[in-house]
Amino acid sequence: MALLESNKNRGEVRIHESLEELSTDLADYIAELSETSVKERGFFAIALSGGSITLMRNLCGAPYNKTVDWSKWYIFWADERVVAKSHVDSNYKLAKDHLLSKLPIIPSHVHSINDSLTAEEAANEYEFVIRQLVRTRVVNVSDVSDCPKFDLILLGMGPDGHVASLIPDHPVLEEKNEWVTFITTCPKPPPERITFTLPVINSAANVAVVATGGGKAEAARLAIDDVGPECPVLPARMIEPIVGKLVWFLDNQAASKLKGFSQFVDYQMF
Ligand SMILES: O=C1O[C@H](COP(=O)(O)O)[C@@H](O)[C@H](O)[C@H]1O
Repeated sequence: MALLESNKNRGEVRIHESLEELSTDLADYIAELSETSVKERGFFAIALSGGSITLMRNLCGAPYNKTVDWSKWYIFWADERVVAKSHVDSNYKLAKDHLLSKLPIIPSHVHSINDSLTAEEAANEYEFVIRQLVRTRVVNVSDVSDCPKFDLILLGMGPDGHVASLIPDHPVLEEKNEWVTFITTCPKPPPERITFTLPVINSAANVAVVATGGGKAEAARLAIDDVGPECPVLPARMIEPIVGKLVWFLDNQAASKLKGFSQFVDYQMF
């Protein structure tokens, strides 16, 4: 793993030579954040996404099965597709199959979206659930915004630069009042989604974006590099934690168009 010096305010950029190396680093990073949160607050509130969740797989083995206090974990989703929980497109199902079914997390600490409701109803209900948990401080509250402060929000990034279900050029990017909202026109199927809004993501204590493969290289460049005012503003570029820390977990392919990547490759050869 190597650190690339990134454009100001674009966080820490970690580049990995293989998916195995990335998974190892990601598991270490999450385990450390969990330890700190549990020590400081007694809880670890983490919001997952689809796709990249499978790269958390190393958390299921040693040493984390012994070192992580799973009883203090509370699981949420930064976005969800409005489908049944048993559907192949469900982000909950992906997390359950690859992660949750292999970890001793307390079932009542897993807060998934109600799949029997419409997108709008499910978004409203999910926000209500989060509000209750903010009241009891299971989910922390931001000092600088009227939003929850998740200990970690883990995001993937699509080739178009979407994160969670915040898609480019969509009014959902303007949502300032809701914590959780919905869309019915996502170009990547399924079209109906619910999603955390930008103010919630940017109020988190930590935000990690995981992107792998050459198909994400241009989006990574536009999201991280200093590309100038003429360039399209991608949702991934709008991830700017107010006081929290942003970390990018990329593989070589996804990082290949970043400024400074060629020096990084030269460095790797010596
Ligand atoms: O549709 C979605 O896409 C993004 C990116 O997914 P990836 O498989 O390309 O990593 C994902 O983060 C989001 O949760 C999901 O609903």
